Amino acid sequence: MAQVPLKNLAVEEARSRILAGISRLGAETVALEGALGRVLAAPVTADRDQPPFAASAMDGWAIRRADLTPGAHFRVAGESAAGKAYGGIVAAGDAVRIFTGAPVPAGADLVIIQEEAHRDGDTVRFDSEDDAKAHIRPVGGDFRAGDGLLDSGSRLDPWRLSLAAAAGRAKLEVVRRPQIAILATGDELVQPGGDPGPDQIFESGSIALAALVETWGGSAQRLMPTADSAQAIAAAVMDIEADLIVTIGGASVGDHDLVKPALSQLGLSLAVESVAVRPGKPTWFGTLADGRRVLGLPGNPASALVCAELFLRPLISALTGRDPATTLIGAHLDQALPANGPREHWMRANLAIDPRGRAIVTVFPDQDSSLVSVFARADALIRRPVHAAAASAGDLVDVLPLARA
Ligand SMILES: Nc1nc2c(c(=O)[nH]1)N[C@H]1C(S)=C(S)[C@@H](COP(=O)(O)OP(=O)(O)OC[C@H]3O[C@@H](n4cnc5c(N)ncnc54)[C@H](O)[C@@H]3O)O[C@H]1N2
Ligand code: MOO
Repeated sequence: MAQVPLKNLAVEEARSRILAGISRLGAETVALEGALGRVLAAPVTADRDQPPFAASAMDGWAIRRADLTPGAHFRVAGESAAGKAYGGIVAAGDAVRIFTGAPVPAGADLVIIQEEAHRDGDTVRFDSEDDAKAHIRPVGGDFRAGDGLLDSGSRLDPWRLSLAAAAGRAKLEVVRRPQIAILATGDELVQPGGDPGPDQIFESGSIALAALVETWGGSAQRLMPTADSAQAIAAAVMDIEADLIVTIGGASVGDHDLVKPALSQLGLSLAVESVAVRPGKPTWFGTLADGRRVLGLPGNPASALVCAELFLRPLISALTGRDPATTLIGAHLDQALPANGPREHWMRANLAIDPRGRAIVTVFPDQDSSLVSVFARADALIRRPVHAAAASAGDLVDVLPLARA
């Protein structure tokens, strides 16, 4: 039987292999207060009109428009405040004092703002013409009972939470948060705050990945980094309970790149062995004998973070029932770029808007995949397709904006 090639896969091919067989996780009910960032597992539908009554848009007086003749005096009949409606019906010649958000009393069809009113004891007269704006918000002007307000699959942000609250929901049905376990590997890694030897560095990959996972709607679990030992890596992975395991480092071909060999002890079956992408070529993906899925990211920090954008973010989207497509925008190059080689290149860059309103990207001169400092300053990635021709300043390129605080 011919072996399916798993090495050097195009980014799109790798992505579709990684997403094959991923389905949405189950649902749970959470309190509105705890629902920020969660993904709805069921639509939110209105069961009441909003506003539930015709409401005044201004502070003023509610009257019948037909009564508004020049110089007419109205009888002050009562008051309608927000939460304290006027119980009566506005009769001919009546004016009811009314405030913003209060129910417009039956019989009234016009609210005159108080700046145009002159009260004298129990009477009031108005400067307004009879074509004055009504200042009345109709019943259901925001939404009507039965309206679909939020779709299943939408992610709850502050504005959507406000809409759910306006519809009276105290609880929401949301997709269970994907549990993502993150395991850094390498003898050289020391936890920040630790005491590194002269041949060691501080571990910086997992903190960023964990933060990205949380930003993208997952729940991250950072494990203690393991040494470059197949036994230690297999032992660490053995006990992980998660929807996805992400390893960092040990993905390449060196004698100490042991993650894949270690996990072959746990029955690792690869769907992706490497990807034609720069940075991040050693990225791999597979399934353990017990069905747990593992995404292997390269150790170089920029490689890990670029490939997290390209593969981990879509995985979290698919696990939460959202569209896993990566959304790119067009932007103009600030400088010329050379032709690209055989790997799709995602270049760290800055995105800005010029005085004419055009999106402009500026590429960092040093694209080495080890540079944490460059990634910390980047707010966009430029996509250079495989074998793209040389580009000139001003050319339009595809850009992935990075969510930066
Ligand atoms: N002969 C070849 N050598 C390499 C190839 C190749 O094709 N042939 N590929 C290169 C590419 S591309 C990459 S990317 C790197 C990635 O390799 P690994 O995934 O095996 O990563 P490591 O060797 O473990 O580490 C690389 C680099 O990153 C540092 N690192 C690792 N983990 C972390 C972490 N959690 N936080 C901060 N820094 C980390 C590590 O110290 C190394 O400096 O391989 C090339 N080699
Ligand atoms: O692809 Mo590696 O990620 O060049 O550095």
